[in-house]
Amino acid sequence: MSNPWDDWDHVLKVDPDKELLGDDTFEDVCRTGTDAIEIGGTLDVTAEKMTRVVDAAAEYDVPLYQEPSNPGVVIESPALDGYLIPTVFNAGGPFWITGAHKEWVRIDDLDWDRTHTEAYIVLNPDAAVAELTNANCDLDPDDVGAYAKVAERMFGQEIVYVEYSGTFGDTEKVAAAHDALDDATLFYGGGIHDYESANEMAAHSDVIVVGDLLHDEGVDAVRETVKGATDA
Ligand SMILES: CC(C)=CCC/C(C)=C/CC/C(C)=C/CC/C(C)=C/COP(=O)(O)OP(=O)(O)O
Ligand SMILES: O=P(O)(O)OC[C@@H](O)CO
Ligand SMILES: [Mg+2]
Repeated sequence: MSNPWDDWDHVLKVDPDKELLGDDTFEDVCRTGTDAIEIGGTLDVTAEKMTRVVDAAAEYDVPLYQEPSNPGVVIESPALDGYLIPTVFNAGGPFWITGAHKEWVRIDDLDWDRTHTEAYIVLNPDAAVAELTNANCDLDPDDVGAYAKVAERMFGQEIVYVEYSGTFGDTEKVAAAHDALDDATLFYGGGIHDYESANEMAAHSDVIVVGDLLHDEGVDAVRETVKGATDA
């Protein structure tokens, strides 16, 4: 079965808790050339902030996916193409592996056709997501490859996401995850800030995710990373 992300090179992650830079508009954000927009952040996200971003991006053509960091921020909107649901494979306890998911399914009526799975391997110990989930980031490339294979083969995850949020990662570890996968799509995110860094990580993954750059440097800088990804 084919998934939309089979054809993606670049995803732009918009944090609903952060502002756009200067005169940038959501129209500019949707016209950076990115293949899809993922809306989410670890800290201080609310359903109201999510709705604000989804509504602002709704009228443009780019695919929109919500990436909720807990069940309370999930919103329903016809503008959303779907939901990408993280599971943190190297979390320090079960809550971020199955606990939050169990709660969500208990309280909500899910739209399963639009609900997709993302297996996170969190590798920057200083990132909010690592602290929140108490992730064990002390992993060698063979550990990362093994987690990726477990995610794909044993847990049927559609996407494996090597997450270095806030810092540029170790290409050897990203490549180990890439080599381990046959069917799942490898997302890489963390510290991509220009053409070169985008181009380099795109060579070791299927899709690169650009986050903070949008809020810190703006849409022109994001456009350079789109070029870097598509040239790889
Ligand atoms: C079951 C449901 C609906 C939700 C649970 C989903 C899980 C397991 C969440 C764990 C945390 C997580 C993986 C959040 C995803 C979003 C993410 C990593 C955003 C990047 O956040 P950072 O850039 O680290 O943090 P800030 O931007 O907030 O500082
Ligand atoms: O903010 P950056 O460092 O670009 O990271 C992107 C994304 O992987 C965050 O979840
Ligand atoms: Mg962030």
